[in-house]
Amino acid sequence: MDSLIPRTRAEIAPGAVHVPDWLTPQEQRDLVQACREWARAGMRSPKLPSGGVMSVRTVCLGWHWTPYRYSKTTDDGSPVLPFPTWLADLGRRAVADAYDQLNTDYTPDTALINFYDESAKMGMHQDKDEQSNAPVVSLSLGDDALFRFGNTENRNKPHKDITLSSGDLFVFGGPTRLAYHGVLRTTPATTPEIGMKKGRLNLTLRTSGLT
Ligand SMILES: O=C(O)CCC(=O)C(=O)O
Ligand SMILES: [Fe+2]
Repeated sequence: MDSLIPRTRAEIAPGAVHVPDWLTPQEQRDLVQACREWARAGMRSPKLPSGGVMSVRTVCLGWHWTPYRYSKTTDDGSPVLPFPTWLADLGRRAVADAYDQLNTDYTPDTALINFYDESAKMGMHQDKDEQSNAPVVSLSLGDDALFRFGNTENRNKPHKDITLSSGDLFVFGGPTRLAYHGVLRTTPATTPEIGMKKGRLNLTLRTSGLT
């Protein structure tokens, strides 16, 4: 995204770090291609216990997430797709870079791949179905998203709104691991040339803490 505001690494809140343009264009293309393969397993809009349906379409790796629990099988009973070693390696590098560490023992074992069409968004929520307080790694591909990062108490202010563009990394852990966050909207026609025509993909890597 072209912006007058410099897009540099920023600690949005303690433990929450935004690293713009973390993925190279080639890494973004490779990830889009990987998402295409995973999507062949079927992307579904998760159903909420309230009866509502989420507007994103999702496929999971490692552990299948459906509001609000993880399981080893998908909603139709088929086994969840494996979580590849290379993705864990990418997650480890992400955490090390975001937190300026030489290395880390971060070992994510589940990923949610969310596709946003131009009308999709995600309400304010906590990622709290994991039995581990290891950080969440978020990678964005495609259209820009207006991402809201709030506080750990409730959905209200204080919160910060940032634009997550294609290639951006966002990591949240430590004191803000359970902060409320959501996606207010995406901006159509902002995707760079990375092998997807429209929409936004977001990958969140997590450590389930489950066995
Ligand atoms: O799409 C995003 O940037 C956030 C996704 C998210 O919060 C989630 O999948 O839990
Ligand atoms: Fe989330």
